Amino acid sequence: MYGVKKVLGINGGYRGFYARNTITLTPKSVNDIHKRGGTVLGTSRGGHDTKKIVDSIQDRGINQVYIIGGDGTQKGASAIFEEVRKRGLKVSVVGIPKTIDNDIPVIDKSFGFDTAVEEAQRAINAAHVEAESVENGIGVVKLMGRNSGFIAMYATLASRDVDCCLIPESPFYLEGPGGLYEYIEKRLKENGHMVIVIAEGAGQELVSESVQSMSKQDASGNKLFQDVGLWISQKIRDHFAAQKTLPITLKYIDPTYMIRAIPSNASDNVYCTLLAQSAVHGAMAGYTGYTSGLVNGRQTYIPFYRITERQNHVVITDRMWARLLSSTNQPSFLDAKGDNEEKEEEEALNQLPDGHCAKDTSLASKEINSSIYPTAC
Ligand SMILES: Nc1ncnc2c1ncn2[C@@H]1O[C@H](COP(=O)(O)OP(=O)(O)O)[C@@H](O)[C@H]1O
Ligand SMILES: O=P(O)(O)OC[C@H]1O[C@](O)(COP(=O)(O)O)[C@@H](O)[C@@H]1O
Repeated sequence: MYGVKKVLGINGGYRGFYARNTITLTPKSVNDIHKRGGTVLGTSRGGHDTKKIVDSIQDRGINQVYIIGGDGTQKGASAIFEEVRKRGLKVSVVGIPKTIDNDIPVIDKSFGFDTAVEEAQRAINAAHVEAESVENGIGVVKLMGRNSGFIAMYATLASRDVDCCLIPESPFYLEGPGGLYEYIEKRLKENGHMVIVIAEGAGQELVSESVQSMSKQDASGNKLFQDVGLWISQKIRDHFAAQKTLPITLKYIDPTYMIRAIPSNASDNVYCTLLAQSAVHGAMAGYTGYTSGLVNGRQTYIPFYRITERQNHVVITDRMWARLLSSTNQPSFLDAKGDNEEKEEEEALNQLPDGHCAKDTSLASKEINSSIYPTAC
C-alpha cells in the first residue's frame, strides 16, 4: 500500500537493537505467525539503553520504529521517542500495546488479554471438576496479573464457577468475621465445594508478613513476588486441619505460562490486525510518539505520556467489580479494612499538632492535552 521495500525485525527486545543482528521480515515470513504462541522476534527484560538504541536506529537508517509490549515497553518507547526528538531525527516511534495483564491505561484492552482470559477458563474448569468430585473440595487457581487483577476478574466473570476472586486491588484478610476462612466454611456448608481464583499479585502484604520476604526484582525492575497461590493453599489447609471440624480436600492449579504462551484467539487476532494497520497509517501520515489503541471501540493514537503516567488497575468501586461480587457472593473484605483505615486516620489526627487538618482537601486539576506529535520533518 505504501510501497515499503524493507522491514527489519529486532531480535530479543530492546537490547536486540545494539546487541544482535536484525532479521528481514517479509509478507511470506510473517504470514503464519498469528497461529503460533510467543514471539518470533524473541523478548527480554531489562537491557534498555536509550542512547545505544537511538544510535542503532540512526546507524541502520531506520525511519519508523514499531514497539510491541506492555507498560514497561511503552515507557521504553517513550524514552526512545524523547531521544529521537532531542536529536532532531526524522523517525516515527510508535507503540503497540501487548500484555496479557491489561495494565496499560486509557485503552479498552491490550492485545493478548482476551486470549489469556479464555485459556484461564480451562484451569478454572479443572479446579471446579476436582473440587466437585470430593467432599468439601476446594479448588484454588492462581492466574497471572502482577499489579492488576483483570485476568482473574474477567476469568471469574466468564466462568461463573468461581466462589471467590482475590486481586491485588482488593486487600483481603483470612481470620475473623468477614474474613476468607469464615466465607470458605459457609460456602462449603452450603454447597459442598468451592473454587477460589487468586491473581499472582494479590495479598502480597499478607505473604510477606508470614514468609520471610526478599525484595528481589527482575531485570526490568519489576518486583518479584512470593507464590501467593502456594501460600494461600497451605494457609487454608492448616486452618481447617487445626479446626478439625471440617475436613477439606484442596487442589491447587497454577497454569502459569500456559495462559500467555498459547496462540492468540480469533478476537485477539482481529484486534492485533487493527492495531497494526492503525499504527502504520499514523506513522505514514507523519505522526510519532503515540501508542495505537482502541478507546471506546474506536482506533485512536494516544500520546505516550498518557500511556506512561499510570498503570491500569481494577477499580473496586466500579460496576465491574460490583458485578463480580454479585456473581461470586464473596465478602467485599471492606469492613475490616474500613475499620482499620478509620483507626489509622484517627491515630494520625491525634498525632497532629493543634490547628492542623489531617485531610488534604485541595483538588489537583490536571491539564489534559490529547495532542500527538508530528514527526520532526
Ligand atoms: N521506565 C522505563 N524506561 C525505559 N525502559 C523501560 C522502562 N520500564 C521498562 N523498560 C524496558 O521495557 C522492557 C519491557 O519491560 P517489562 O516491565 O519487562 O515488560 P512489559 O513491557 O510487559 O511491562 C524492558 O526491556 C525494560 O528494560
Ligand atoms: O516470568 P516472566 O517471563 O518474567 O513473566 C511473568 C510475568 O509476565 C506477566 O504475565 C505479564 O506478561 P506480559 O506483559 O508479557 O503479557 C506478569 O503477570 C507476570 O508476572
